[in-house]
Amino acid sequence: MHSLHVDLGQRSYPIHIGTGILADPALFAPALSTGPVAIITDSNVAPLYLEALHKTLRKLEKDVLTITLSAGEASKSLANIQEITGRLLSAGYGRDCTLCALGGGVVGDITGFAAAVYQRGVACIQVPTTLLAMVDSSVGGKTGVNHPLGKNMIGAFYQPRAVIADTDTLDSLPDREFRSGLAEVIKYGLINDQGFFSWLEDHMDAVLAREADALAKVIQYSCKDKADIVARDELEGGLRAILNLGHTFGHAIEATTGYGQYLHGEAVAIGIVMAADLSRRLDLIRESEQNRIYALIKATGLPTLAPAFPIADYLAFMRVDKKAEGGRVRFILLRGIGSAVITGDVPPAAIAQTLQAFMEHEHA
Ligand SMILES: NC(=O)c1ccc[n+]([C@@H]2O[C@H](COP(=O)([O-])OP(=O)(O)OC[C@H]3O[C@@H](n4cnc5c(N)ncnc54)[C@H](O)[C@@H]3O)[C@@H](O)[C@H]2O)c1
Ligand SMILES: O=C(O)C(=O)C[C@@H](O)[C@H](O)[C@H](O)COP(=O)(O)O
Ligand SMILES: [Zn+2]
Repeated sequence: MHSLHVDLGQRSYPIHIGTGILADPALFAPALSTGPVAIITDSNVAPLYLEALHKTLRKLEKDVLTITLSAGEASKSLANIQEITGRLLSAGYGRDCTLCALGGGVVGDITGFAAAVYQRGVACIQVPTTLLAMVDSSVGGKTGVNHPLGKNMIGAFYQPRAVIADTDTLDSLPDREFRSGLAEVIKYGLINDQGFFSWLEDHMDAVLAREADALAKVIQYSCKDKADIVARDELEGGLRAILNLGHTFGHAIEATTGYGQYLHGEAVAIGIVMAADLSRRLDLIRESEQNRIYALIKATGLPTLAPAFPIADYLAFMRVDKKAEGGRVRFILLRGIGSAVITGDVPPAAIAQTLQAFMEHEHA
């Protein structure tokens, strides 16, 4: 097992990464509150791993309530916050309870937000079961739900008390969902870890083959990169925005297509390719660097073209992106592989050209 530390003073917490650790009560005990536990999961994960987690919590003599959501992005909704909090209240759960997210980023985000708002805040433990959740969503405390008018528009910064990533759970993760997590992995290489990007270029076959050593390195490197950034800028006052590379475009793609047609990582992959193109159009990076970025995204099998929608539809969602300032859309762009910058100085014509260049043929 490999453990990392997210250094947030009194709210610091561990990230445990390893095989079979779902069965280790010693990892859960320090993060649990004194009261009962509510496991929040989804319909794909429950039959696979719920009993294992129940068994571990029973060893700690915990009463456990289970809330199972429908799998998929559409479940990241305010209606489900109502459902979750209603179930907790009906069960008589108080401030001494702990919410345990067992699943991917959808379960992790909605559980974290439920923990943030239920009785003004209860403990939360993240138990990620997708690659994307292990390398990104379970760490850093961004929680929330989607709104029809924008992605992640309702939420809170609320840190878990522990992240327990049992890599055995990836054995059942379908290939499409596995690849989706690789967009966020490549993101770390691009924003501040050139050496990791080069390593990914040389080892992508081993990663796609889910070779244990390669997978361990990917998860550990990603979590360390994210933990370092979050420790320096928890509430996204500046630095942390670089973790949003590809997301101004990516979130617009998710919202325009109605949440769920594209997995988050698929939309982010397209967004990264677009951000690289925009960076080159603005002479921030060389064409050779753009080509390396495009080639690595392609090597994962992730999509590189946005679905055919009117450009105005995408722009409407980009305008409400949470990074926008003074009415200007802001992007995370690249100054090179391993270096990112946030900027609102992007000519609208360049944005439109990039959207046209990386869109399926209609509406281009
Ligand atoms: N809070 C953050 O910092 C952050 C970071 C990145 C992404 N996100 C959010 O995370 C979400 C995407 O997360 P995701 O990609 O994990 O999607 P997801 O949670 O929808 O999981 C993908 C699919 O895999 C299934 N699944 C999960 N674990 C499985 C397993 N071990 N075996 C078999 N099937 C399994 C799920 O049921 C689902 O059908 C988006 O809503 C995105 O906005 C949040
Ligand atoms: O943790 C962060 O900060 C990120 O930006 C990580 C992203 O991968 C993630 O998708 C996050 O939810 C996007 O944040 P948002 O503020 O744009 O909703
Ligand atoms: Zn993301």
